[in-house]
Amino acid sequence: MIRVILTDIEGTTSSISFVHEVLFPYSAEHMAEFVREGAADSTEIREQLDAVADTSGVAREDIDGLIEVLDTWIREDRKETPLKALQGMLWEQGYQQGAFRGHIYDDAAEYLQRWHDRGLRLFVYSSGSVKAQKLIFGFSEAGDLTPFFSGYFDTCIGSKKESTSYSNIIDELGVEPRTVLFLSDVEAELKAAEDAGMRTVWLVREGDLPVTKRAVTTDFSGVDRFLQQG
Ligand SMILES: CSCCC(=O)C(=O)COP(=O)(O)O
Ligand SMILES: [Mg+2]
Repeated sequence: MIRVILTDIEGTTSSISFVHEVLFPYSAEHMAEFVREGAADSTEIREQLDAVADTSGVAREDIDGLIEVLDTWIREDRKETPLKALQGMLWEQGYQQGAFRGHIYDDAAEYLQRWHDRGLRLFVYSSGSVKAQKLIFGFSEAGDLTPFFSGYFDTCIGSKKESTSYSNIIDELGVEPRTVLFLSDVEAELKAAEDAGMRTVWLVREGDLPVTKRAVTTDFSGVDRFLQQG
């Protein structure tokens, strides 16, 4: 029986276009200024810049070089942990200033509430940092959805395409793998979760449903039917 739902964000609870056409451009536009100001007077930002330097091979004091690396990583949609941490800090400004609100599909908002009220425990696993996850749900178009969640995981626990990451999550939660249902739009992530023993449902938000042996659906009402079937 499923007791825990672990959900991806981009392409699952929220549209890919919101992330790629609102969040990523905002971070691309403001990253250079944010980094230049923060490099001198914020330990939090300095730590992430040092991690960018260590990953890329660019010298720690070469701020222009580090900004270039970050710009490239944003363009290439790289899931590098320090980029994701810096984006989360930057998006906080955007949400707080009302530049945007987090996109959540109506069905996702509705069923997150229903599942929470039914006693299921809800967790997030996204490449976006934990801060970014709390922001998209906290400042969502449907209001503050954070009370529904029991916890958040990001790439600090490992890559979403590695089964060890899902095993680490299972260990942290202290549950049986088969009691966890992972939701994602990316088949490689579903495969990794299944290799760790989790059950999965594939969300295909746009276009035709693929021919597959996996449980697949267009929205969270389909996930709910899967839950009811046990
Ligand atoms: C937390 S909203 C921003 C999402 C993000 O930065 C990202 O890279 C999307 O990753 P996901 O694992 O949610 O597909
Ligand atoms: Mg996704």
